[in-house]
Formats: sequence, C-alpha cells, structure tokens
Amino acid sequence: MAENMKTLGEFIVEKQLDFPDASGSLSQLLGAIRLAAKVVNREINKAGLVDIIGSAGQENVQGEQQQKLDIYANDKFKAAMEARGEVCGVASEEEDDFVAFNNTQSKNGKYIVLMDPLDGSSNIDVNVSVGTIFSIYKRVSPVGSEVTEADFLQPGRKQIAAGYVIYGSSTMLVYSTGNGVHGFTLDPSIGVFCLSHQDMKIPTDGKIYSINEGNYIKFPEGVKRYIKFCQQEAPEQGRPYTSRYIGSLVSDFHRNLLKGGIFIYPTTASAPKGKLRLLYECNPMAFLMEQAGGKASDGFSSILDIKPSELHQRTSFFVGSTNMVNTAEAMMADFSGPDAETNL
Ligand SMILES: O=P(O)(O)OC[C@H]1O[C@](O)(COP(=O)(O)O)[C@@H](O)[C@@H]1O
Repeated sequence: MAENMKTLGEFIVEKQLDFPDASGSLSQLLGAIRLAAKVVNREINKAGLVDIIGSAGQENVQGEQQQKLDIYANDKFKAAMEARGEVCGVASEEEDDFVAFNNTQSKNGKYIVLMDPLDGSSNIDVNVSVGTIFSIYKRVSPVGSEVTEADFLQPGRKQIAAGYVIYGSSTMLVYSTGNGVHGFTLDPSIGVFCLSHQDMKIPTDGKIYSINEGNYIKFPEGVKRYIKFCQQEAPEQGRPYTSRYIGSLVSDFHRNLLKGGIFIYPTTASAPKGKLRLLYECNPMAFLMEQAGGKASDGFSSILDIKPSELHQRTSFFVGSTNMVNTAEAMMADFSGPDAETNL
C-alpha cells in the first residue's frame, strides 16, 4: 500500500512544513522518542533471554515495585531526550521529582516531557503487550532559566503533542501534534516506523467495555449501573457488549481506538482518587482520544481541563467512543454525583 512507503521521519518533516515558522525542534524531539522506542522494543523482544525480566528490587515514589524494564525504558527515553537539547526537563512515573537537564543546550530547550516509560508493568513477565506513554508541553518558565514544577503542572489542554508506543504483536508508535492521530508500524526487517494508520478516528459507538471487574464491589454506584447496562440484553442496541481487559492501559486504549469501545478505571474504595496518573497516563491518552473524535473524562468532566496540583496525582478515567462515555457519565451523574441520593 502506497502510504506504507512513508516513514515516520518523513511524515514528521512533511507535517513541519505545514508551519512555515516551525523551528524543527519538535521534530527533533519526536525523533528522539522514535529512537528510544526502537531501543526499548529491542530489549522487550528478547526479554525472556536476557536478565531484564522481573523486579528491580526497589519501589518508585508511588510505592510500586519497579520492574527492571521500567528502569531500562526510563533511562533510554531520558538519555535520548537529553541528547537532543530540545527538552529542558522530564517528569516520569519512575522518578520521584522532575529531572532538569543541565547541559547548556538543554537549558535552552523550550519543551518539557512527561512520560510513563513502561506502561502495563504487571504484564511484562507474562509476554502480554505493554507500552510507553508521552506528553509534550512548551515550558512556561523563560528559556534558559531554571525549570520549575509549574512547567509540568499544566492542564492537559495545553499539550503540544502526545502519543504512545505499543510493544505488541507488532510495535506501533501513535501520536498527535493536534492535527489528527497517526499510527506507524515498526518494520523490524529495516528498523523503520512506516505509516500504517493515517488520521485514526474512533467510532462514535462501540460494543466493547473494558474495566477490571475484579474490583466490582468497590466501584461507585454509577459504574456498577453502567456495567449492568453493558451486560443487558438489548439486541437492537447491540447489547450485551463484549468485555475485554488486557490490564495495560496502552493496549486496552489502542484496541478501543481501532474498534470503538470504552475503557474505565474508576475510583474504588481502595483507590479513592483512582489508580491512573493524570499527567503521564490520562492527559496524553485524553489528548489523543479527543483528536480521534472520542471523549475522555473523570466521570463528570473533561480530563484535559483538570488543573494539576501534583506530579503523580491520580484520577478516575472514562475514555473512548463519545456515545459510550456520555452514557457512563449520565449514570455517574444519576448515581454517584451530588444528587445521587434522590436516585438510589
Ligand atoms: O491491575 P489493575 O488494577 O487492573 O491496573 C491495570 C492498570 O494499571 C496500569 O498497569 C498502570 O500502569 P503502570 O504499569 O505503568 O504502573 C495500566 O497500564 C493498567 O490499565
């Protein structure tokens, strides 16, 4: 197919030409992510053969056991971005605090990056697809000055670009700079990402719901009602829907993006603020989903309008086909919102 004969590098440059005053620094940054993705992909593909599986024997700031691949991916993406000079600092799931790059070039970098270097860690050792998630902003502090926490605590709507890499049956890089969502598949025989999914759009309706039902009893009433709605017999509306849950956000998101569907990670009794992290999991996925014609909320309002207050803050996450998210939100409003009492 003709479009396959276009590489990610060529596509990035082509898109840059749409902006005559573009400096090329975002293209450079995307190039860094492309390189790090290939290096991490190589390690993941041979994970069972080299000493990179299993725990690294230490915890991250969120008290989660860090996997060796978490640290490996974190180091590779950080190194690739520091080497380019376009990025003045990064924040990562695997770093307690943000990391400012102090080499002269980076100090003059105008971008900051937030990332989940290895998403779906619980699936690494069992050969189930995992991913990398990234979110890019322009810094708010003056170029050349010290990077500040304010550079990272920007609402998702301010993102310049976002994307993910999925290390699955094939490896893909999917990203958006605010002009549609485009997917590139890595051709391992030539080591190049080739355009395979241009201008991805999610169907407004789907037949897949994705949630860890193992937590059912701890879910808010609105979510319990929505799950029942998905499971009810209503053939004229295509219900019951199918339940699919991989347990890697990137993989569950990617499937729904292609087929239509909804992914929900709500608050639970044991995670009253939700589990997923706003800045480097939910904001980038919400940016992509809105660019693909879908919707992303915390069950009540848009994820992209949340004003962050902490680097590793968590949120509940409802993302996918617009009609499905609208229905779930309506049930949250009725049964878990401020007027829930009157409806129960
Ligand atoms: O095992 P649970 O509670 O269903 O959580 C699965 C979710 O947690 C995550 O694994 C969190 O991500 P990390 O692996 O990066 O910590 C998501 O990818 C996934 O959607």
